[in-house]
Amino acid sequence: MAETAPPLPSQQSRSHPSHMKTVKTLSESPDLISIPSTYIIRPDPQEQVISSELVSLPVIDYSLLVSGTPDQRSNAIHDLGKACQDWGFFMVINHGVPEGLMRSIVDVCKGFFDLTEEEKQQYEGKNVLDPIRCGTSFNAPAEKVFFWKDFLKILVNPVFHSPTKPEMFREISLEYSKRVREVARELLEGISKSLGLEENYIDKALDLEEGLQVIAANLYPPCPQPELAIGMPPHSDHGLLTLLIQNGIGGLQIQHQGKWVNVNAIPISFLVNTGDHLEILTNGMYKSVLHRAVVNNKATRISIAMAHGPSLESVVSPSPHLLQNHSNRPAYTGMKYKDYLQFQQSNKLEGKTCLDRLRI
Ligand SMILES: O=C(O)CCC(=O)C(=O)O
Ligand SMILES: [Fe+2]
Repeated sequence: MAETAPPLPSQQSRSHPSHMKTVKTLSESPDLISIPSTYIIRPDPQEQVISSELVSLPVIDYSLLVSGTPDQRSNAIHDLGKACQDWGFFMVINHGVPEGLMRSIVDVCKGFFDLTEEEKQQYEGKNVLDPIRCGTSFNAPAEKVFFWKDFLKILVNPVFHSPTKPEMFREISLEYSKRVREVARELLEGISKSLGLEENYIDKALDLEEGLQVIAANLYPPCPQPELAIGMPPHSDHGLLTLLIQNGIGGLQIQHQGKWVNVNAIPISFLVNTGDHLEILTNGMYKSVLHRAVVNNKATRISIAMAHGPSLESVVSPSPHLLQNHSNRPAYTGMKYKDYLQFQQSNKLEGKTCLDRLRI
């Protein structure tokens, strides 16, 4: 990973203090007993949410995948393929990323959100490909209803970026990014094999050495009316795999067979979901999973989602090898990853509407 000099503060944003209030600031106002109407969603009264104790979420033992006996490895690859096909979601245990590093990345991201509004203002970017960007909701100008979250997004590969504050952010995020990227690439090797392809097929086809890796830190402050607000609405992620951790507070739900399932995370595991570009590449065999984040009225939740995608210049279309092996026609048109990102981020975050535009 190449490193860059820290970005210079933007003079322009400093002279424009009229930015939108963060949810953190809003939730800290002592007289907040109900949420502003701009945050109210209309929940579906028919909707069922299933506790994850009632279903068994797939678990992948990473140590068996990378250093098990040949039998253990092939079982792990089989389980990985099944998790991608049936769920688009799995938890990864025994991944080797130190627990202390996972705690540290959560701590420094919290430290970033705790900076003063003035300190954060220089990073109030607008474009999805701005190297460092913080803000509130998702894409506030395109939204009628705002989401109960603040965010920080940083591009960390192929070029590494970091804010200059808080202290140690750069060192910790650099180390965390490298370690998680290694895990993601190994998982993608297993996924390639589960599809009957060479293990480095996805790595080569989508140029993962130059692959886009983004840290998305989400802050969900306590919400006085959690049932009326949403931290993040139902959506699928762009890219291939997202590896998420949280500060011990739950809130992630995934959709499975038309119902929402609460994810009760195994401590120190990665919560992994498949993205739109894996769906395109596999011609729909491994579909990206719909997920959302709900909020609570007790504690601040922090989640750190690390998204891994193709290189920005890769044009992603259904793999010719898979089409041939399964005698299928392509079900999606190809699109450059960079263009897909611009397209998704300039629209409202809503289900899989972006991917739907590529279906043939
Ligand atoms: O906070 C969560 O659990 C979900 C976050 C998420 O889906 C995202 O950042 O794309
Ligand atoms: Fe997501």
